[in-house]
Amino acid sequence: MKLDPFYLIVDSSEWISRLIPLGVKLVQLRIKDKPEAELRKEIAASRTICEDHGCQLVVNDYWQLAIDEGCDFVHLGQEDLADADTGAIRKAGLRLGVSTHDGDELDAALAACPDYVALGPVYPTVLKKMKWAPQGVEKIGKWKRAVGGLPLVAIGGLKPERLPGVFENGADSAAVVTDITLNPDPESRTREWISATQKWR
Ligand SMILES: Cc1ncc(COP(=O)(O)OP(=O)(O)O)c(N)n1
Ligand SMILES: Cc1nc(C(=O)O)sc1CCOP(=O)(O)O
Ligand SMILES: [Mg+2]
Repeated sequence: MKLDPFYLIVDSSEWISRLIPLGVKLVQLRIKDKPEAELRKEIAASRTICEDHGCQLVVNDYWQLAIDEGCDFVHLGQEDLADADTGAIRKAGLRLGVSTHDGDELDAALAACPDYVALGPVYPTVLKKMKWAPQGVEKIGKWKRAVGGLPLVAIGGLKPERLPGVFENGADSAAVVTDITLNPDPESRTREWISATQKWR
C-alpha cells in the first residue's frame, strides 16, 4: 500500500471542507473532547467531503465510530491500541495506523500488524506536550529499516523546508498540523505542501 506523501491532520469537518478541495489526498480527523453525537456528525460530514474529492479519511482514536461511518483508516496511539478490537477494525475493511515513539512501542505496533507506522515527534511540536525529546531525522532511517515495506509516517514540527530530510531518510509520508492550521493563509500553505511533496508522490 502506498500513502500519499502529504498527510494533513485537522480537528474539524470545517477544516476538511476548506482544505480537501485544494487537492489533499490523505487527511486525519483528530478531535479531542467532544460528545459522541457531535463526533459522529463530524466524522460523517468529513467522510462525505473526502469521498467527493477522492481523499482518504483517517479517524484518530474513535475506531468504533470510524467503522460505523465507513471511513478508510483508524489511527491509534499505544494506549488506544491496547484497548481496541483490531480484528473488528480489519473485518470492517478499515486500515490501521499506529503511533510509535521508542523501540518498545515499535515492537507493540508491529505486533498489531498495522498498515502504517508513525514516528514522532521528529522535530519539536507546539501542538501538544510530548514526553519524548525530538527524534531527529536519523531516527527515521532506523525506523524504516525496522518496518521494511510498511509505510512510515513522520510527524512533529514538519514544514516544507524540512521535507527533503524527512523523505531522504526513508519516510513515506509527512504528517502536519500547525504549520498549516496556524498559518495566516492555510489555503496557500496547503498548496505549498502539495507541491513540496510532489516529487515523492
Ligand atoms: C499520523 C499520526 N501520528 C501520530 C499521532 C499521534 O497519535 P496518539 O499518540 O494517539 O496521540 P493523539 O494524536 O491521539 O494525541 C497521530 N494522531 N497521527
Ligand atoms: C499529534 C502528534 N503526535 C505526535 C507524535 O509524535 O506522536 S507529534 C504530534 C503533533 C503534530 O503537530 P505539528 O505538525 O503541529 O507539530
Ligand atoms: Mg490517539
